[in-house]
Amino acid sequence: KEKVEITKEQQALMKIITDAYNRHQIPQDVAKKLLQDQYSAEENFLLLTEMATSQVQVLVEFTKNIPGFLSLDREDQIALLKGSAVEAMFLRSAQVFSRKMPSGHTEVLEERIRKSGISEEFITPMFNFYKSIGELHMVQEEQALLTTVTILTPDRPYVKDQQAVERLQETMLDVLRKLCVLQHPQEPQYFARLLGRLTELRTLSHYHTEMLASWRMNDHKFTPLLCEIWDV
Ligand SMILES: Cc1cc(OCc2c(-c3c(Cl)cncc3Cl)noc2C(C)C)ccc1-c1ccc2c(C(=O)O)cn(C)c2c1
Repeated sequence: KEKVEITKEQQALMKIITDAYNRHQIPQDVAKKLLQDQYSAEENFLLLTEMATSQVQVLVEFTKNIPGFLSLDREDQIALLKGSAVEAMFLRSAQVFSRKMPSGHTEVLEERIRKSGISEEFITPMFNFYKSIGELHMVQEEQALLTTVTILTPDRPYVKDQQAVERLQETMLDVLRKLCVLQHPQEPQYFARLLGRLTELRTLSHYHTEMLASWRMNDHKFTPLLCEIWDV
């Protein structure tokens, strides 16, 4: 039985990333709005847009705390953020559902997503993904590292120095692999299951492009930040 051990440096790396992941959350006043305003499709879309905008800001702040990220080429930093934003946000919103937010928030959030002009063909895979993430019962370190691995995907469009990104991602994958073995000793395939979710995320990201197109067709407006990061 191979002895898996997380080194001191890896421990430190994991702490930096997990603290950053927990520190950068959607502000309570934005999350609280979920419970207040009305339930029209218009109102839901506006609320979700506000949350997505806030989530992108949170994501940018989190990414700056990933050791080594700021040493990457500046344009590559932007390319990584643009290329991974939707996936990181799906991961985050999935974790919100599996974490069971304060009383009723989860149901309200689900209701608003289901009634925001997203067609059924995208709602089903989205909530299947939420369920599959929930079933993993990830600890917060795994959630933070999985998000980091997603952001550090080398083959995003327009990334120039893919090797530099690959080196960073491999460092994170090594910690995540060890953590999975230590956290889920009875499930040797757990790490492979986690990485399987990243494949599901790519599919969701393609659906998301179509979701955006259909919202635009119905003349829905996005915020400048979302327009920039999603090229809408
Ligand atoms: C739950 C959601 C949705 C969201 O985006 C909403 C959207 C999406 C879309 C969709 Cl529906 C589902 N998943 C990912 C995308 Cl990105 N696609 O377009 C839009 C807008 C522009 C209409 C953005 C952010 C959150 C979100 C994330 C974290 C938290 C959180 C916490 O961390 O504690 C507490 N609350 C209330 C959160 C809400």
